[in-house]
Amino acid sequence: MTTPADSSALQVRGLWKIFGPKAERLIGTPDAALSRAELQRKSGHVIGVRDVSFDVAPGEVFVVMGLSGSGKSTLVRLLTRLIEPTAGTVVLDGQELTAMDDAALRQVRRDKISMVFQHFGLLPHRKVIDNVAFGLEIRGDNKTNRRARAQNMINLVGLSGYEQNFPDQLSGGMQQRVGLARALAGDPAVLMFDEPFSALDPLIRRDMQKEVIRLHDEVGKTMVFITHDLDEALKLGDRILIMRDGEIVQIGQPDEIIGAPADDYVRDFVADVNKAHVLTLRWVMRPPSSDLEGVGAPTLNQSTIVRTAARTVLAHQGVVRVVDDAGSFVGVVDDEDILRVVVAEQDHE
Ligand SMILES: Nc1ncnc2c1ncn2[C@@H]1O[C@H](COP(=O)(O)OP(=O)(O)OP(=O)(O)O)[C@@H](O)[C@H]1O
Repeated sequence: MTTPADSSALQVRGLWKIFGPKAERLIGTPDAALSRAELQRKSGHVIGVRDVSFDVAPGEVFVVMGLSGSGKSTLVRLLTRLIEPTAGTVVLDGQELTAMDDAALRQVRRDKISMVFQHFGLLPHRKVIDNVAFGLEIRGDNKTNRRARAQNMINLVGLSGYEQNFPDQLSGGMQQRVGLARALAGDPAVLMFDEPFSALDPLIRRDMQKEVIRLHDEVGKTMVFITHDLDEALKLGDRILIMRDGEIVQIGQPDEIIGAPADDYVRDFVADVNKAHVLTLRWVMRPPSSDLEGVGAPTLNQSTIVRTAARTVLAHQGVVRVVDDAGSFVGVVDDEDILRVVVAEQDHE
């Protein structure tokens, strides 16, 4: 899925970050093509992000995933220019961040970008409502407006009744909800999440993932979400960018990552995923033998997740017809196609 550049919420082109004294001079030289380890050995420079390009569509949830050291934090800092790129451009909501002076950059950060971090970054001496309203205050909104907006956001994240509490009176999950409310309050063009749930215990983490999905359904914001957790990436991402050693290994929708891993690295990564929960019919269907195969049988869209399709397919004798978004007949599936995915999972367990 590519997006026309001029309608992107975020457009990244040829972005590099090399740490070290002569970083700029390395761009375009053969040394820049060395592996991270080789370059470090040769000159002490460390490649944080190497030649990364992608577009994020308005309203998309774009997940950046990779193991520790793969360059996720460096990338997210480059996207807001918290660190300076060695080369490349970042265009956010039509404005080129990489060409801005400091004043313009501060304004864009204030008006167009909200961040949610692992350590919630709440102000301990301010009540919940004043934490949520903080960005609006900085921006100069009047008190009545910012209070009303903050209250709406508090209601939206399910914290009504806690407006007058201080952060340390709330659990970790609740504090992160305050972080979400604060991020949404400024109505940013892009919300950036940097491993926001890594410090939460697994059950709360699951709740918060659901909360992000729910909030996204409600407010439809563009989101860039950094995580090292594949399950989290598959749950949240419309598309996922997988990084290794500062480079893009693959960008794809969750079912593409699982159905067609780009290389052995991604294949190993996704080996333990419950495929029936992610794969869609387009990965398991067969081409029809004729236009008439399965005439009269139930019809499912090719983007139906296998687990969801299982009930219909298994309840029907013979093949079920699969269609694309335009309604064209593109394939058939039967019990065996479904069971192959589901049983493989059971063998795995
Ligand atoms: N200021 C710096 N100076 C030198 N090297 C750096 C600097 N910041 C990051 N690096 C290196 O860049 C690479 C990418 O680091 P980065 O922190 O972006 O990875 P990450 O995927 O976010 O990892 P983690 O999940 O552990 O934070 C690493 O090899 C790291 O050591």
